[in-house]
Amino acid sequence: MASLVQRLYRVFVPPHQPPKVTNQPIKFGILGAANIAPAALIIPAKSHAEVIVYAVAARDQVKAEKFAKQHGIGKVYGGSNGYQQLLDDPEVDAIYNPLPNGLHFEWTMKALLAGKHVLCEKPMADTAEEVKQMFDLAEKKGLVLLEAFHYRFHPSIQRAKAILDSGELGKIKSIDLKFALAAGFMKDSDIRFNFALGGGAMMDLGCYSLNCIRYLSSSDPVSVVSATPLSLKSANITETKIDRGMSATLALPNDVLASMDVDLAMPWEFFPPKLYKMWVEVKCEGGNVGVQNFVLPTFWHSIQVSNKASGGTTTQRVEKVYKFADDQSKVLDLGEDWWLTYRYQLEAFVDKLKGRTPQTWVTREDSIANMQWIENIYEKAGIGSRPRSSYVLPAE
Ligand SMILES: NC(=O)C1=CN([C@@H]2O[C@H](COP(=O)(O)OP(=O)(O)OC[C@H]3O[C@@H](n4cnc5c(N)ncnc54)[C@H](OP(=O)(O)O)[C@@H]3O)[C@@H](O)[C@H]2O)C=CC1
Ligand SMILES: O=C1OC[C@@H](O)[C@H](O)[C@H]1O
Repeated sequence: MASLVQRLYRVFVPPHQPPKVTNQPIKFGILGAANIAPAALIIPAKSHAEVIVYAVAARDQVKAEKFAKQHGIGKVYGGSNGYQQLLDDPEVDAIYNPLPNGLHFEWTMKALLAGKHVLCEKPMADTAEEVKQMFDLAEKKGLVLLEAFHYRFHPSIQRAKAILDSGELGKIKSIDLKFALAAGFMKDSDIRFNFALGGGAMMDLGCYSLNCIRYLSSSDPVSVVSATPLSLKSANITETKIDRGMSATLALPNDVLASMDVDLAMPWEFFPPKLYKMWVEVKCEGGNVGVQNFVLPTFWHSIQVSNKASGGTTTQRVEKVYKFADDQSKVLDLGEDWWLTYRYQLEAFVDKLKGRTPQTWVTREDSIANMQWIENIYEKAGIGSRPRSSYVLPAE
C-alpha cells in the first residue's frame, strides 16, 4: 500500500530534471490544448533531462494562454492560424499531435512538411492508406514518426509477451480482451462520438485492443469472423455510423480465435462497483496469462499466470513489473516504478531522435496493419471506415 501511494505521488510530482543546453534538448510543440497532453507529454517531460515542452497552439488565444500558464509553457500560438504558426517556429524540433483522430493525418503531414518529428496520438489516422502516406513522407524527410501506443513501452505488457514467447505455456489457443469505460465518462459532445472527427469505440478503445491482440500473438488476423457494433442510445447524438461499442471475433493464424469487446459507455455495475474494464487473457495449451490494467499499468496491474504443470497440478503466480530492472531478463536497468507508460514512450522517442537505439518501437508496418484491421472490422460491422481526410498535400 505504501509503495502504491509513493508511486502515485511520484507519477504526478516527478522529480524535476531541468534540461541543460549541453544536452541539446528536444523542444516540443503541442497542437491543441488537449485533455491528454499533460499526462502524455507535459508530466513525463519533467523527468526527462533532454526534453522541453516549448510551445502550445490552440484555436482560441485565451484557451492557449490559460493552458500555457497552467503548465509552465513559454511560447503560445492562438487563433485560426495558431497550429501552422507553431509548425513554422524554427525553435520547435518535434510535434506532439493529440488532435481528434480525423485531424491526425492533416496536421501530421503539415508538421512533417515543416521538418518536424512527430509523436502522433492513436489511432494514427482514419485509414490505412493515410497512415502509409504519413510514414512515406516521414521517411522521405528523414524524420521520426511514432503512433503513441504508449502501453507497448511499459515493461508489464512486455513481460506478459515474454512469458508467452518463452514457450512455458505452449501454443496460444485463444485471446479474450475487454476494454470498457462506464457510461458517463464521456460527454455526448466528446470527439469520440463525432464521425467527421474520426470517432467511434473501435477507433478509440478498439485500436488498443486490436493492437494488443496482434502484439501478444505476434500475428495479424487472417479474417474478421464477426463484428457487431453497439449503437448509441442518446437522444442528443444523431450519428448513425458511430459505434458506442464493438464486439469482434478475429481468426488468427493456427486456428487461434481472438475476441474483443470495447464499450465507451458500459452500463453501470454496482456489485462490485466497476468504473472500467481493462483485461486481456491469453489461453494456451499449458495454461493462461491474464493482464489486468494493461493500458494504465503504472497505477496498478497484475500479470496472472496459471501453469498446468505435468501431473495434473496447476500452479498460479502473479507478477508485477514496473521497471525493466524488475523484469525477469535483468538485462536492462531502465525506468522507475512511477514512470507512466507515456514516460517510457518519451524515452524511446527521444532515443530515436538522438540516434540511440530505443528499448522498443512501434513500427510503420505495425501502425499500417493496425489501421487496416480497424477498417476491416468496421467493414464487417457494416458501418464502414471513418472518412478520409480531405487534406491534399501541396504540389512540390
Ligand atoms: N494516449 C492516450 O492515453 C490517450 C490518447 N488520446 C488520443 O488523443 C487525441 C485527443 O484526445 P483528447 O485529449 O481526449 O481530446 P480533446 O477533446 O481534449 O481534444 C483535443 C484537441 O482537439 C482540438 N480540436 C481541433 N479541432 C477540433 C474540433 N473540430 N473539435 C474538437 N476539438 C478539436 C482541440 O484543440 P484546441 O485546444 O485548439 O481547441 C482540443 O484541445 C485522440 O486522438 C485520442 O484518441 C486520448 C486520451 C488518452
Ligand atoms: O487510454 C485511453 O483511455 C480512454 C480512451 O477514451 C482514450 O482515448 C484512450 O487513449
